[in-house]
Amino acid sequence: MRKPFIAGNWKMNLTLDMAQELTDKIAAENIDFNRVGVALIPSYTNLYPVYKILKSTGTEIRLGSQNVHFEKNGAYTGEVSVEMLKSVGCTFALLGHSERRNILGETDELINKKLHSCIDQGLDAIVCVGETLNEREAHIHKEQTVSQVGKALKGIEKKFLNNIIIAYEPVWAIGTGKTAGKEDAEEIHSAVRDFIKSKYGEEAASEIKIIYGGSVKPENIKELINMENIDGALVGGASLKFESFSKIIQNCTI
Ligand SMILES: O=C[C@H](O)COP(=O)(O)O
Repeated sequence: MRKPFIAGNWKMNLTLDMAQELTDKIAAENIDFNRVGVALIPSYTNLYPVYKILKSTGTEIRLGSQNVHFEKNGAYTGEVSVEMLKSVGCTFALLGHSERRNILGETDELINKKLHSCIDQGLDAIVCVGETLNEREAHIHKEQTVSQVGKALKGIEKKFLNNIIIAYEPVWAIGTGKTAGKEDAEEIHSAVRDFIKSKYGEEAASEIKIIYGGSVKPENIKELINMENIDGALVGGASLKFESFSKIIQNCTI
């Protein structure tokens, strides 16, 4: 049985005050962490202040970054390393978000390098994959998504799979109010799990978490999470408001 996991990706939103206020409220929530895992993914500037609040309250809410550089250190102006992220309390990094793939030109090869860097240096990762509208309309959404998973995981050994979560995010459903229907999402999650099974075996496939992202709200989390292969959500817009994010966590029941 895979415990559901809800991660709030704040993207390029929230100033320091706003991030602290939202974290205070979420950290004060009475969340049953035996039932659901929760994580916050603030901007780089808000990581350490958010970490301090999480640490002072003793909550089990995890902290992740929205990106990372693949090199350990050096002349990479504007970039942040795995070691830096760990030093401000991050336990994972988000890799290959569609906004980074499509707006900033991140390639599958780059995402694979970042994943290796995270694994080598002891940082977990959420690897994002998903098709564009054109790919869905061309009926290659399944192949495209599975291919992204394969390229991201190239060279990753089976023993590290429990440090990785896959997030399926159909690009056309992000921030648009459109959600992939639960059956549409399940079709892709199931295909990704089959791929993991073919590459790493049955046990790895049954253990890896595959979460869904794309206009997740308090109203649709329950039907999504009740699908066999959907293990949680990567929430964007609805994670910026305490009321909607806490309701998503509450409604995340199987
Ligand atoms: O990282 C989160 C996803 O991009 C989904 O964003 P959204 O919930 O605003 O559609």
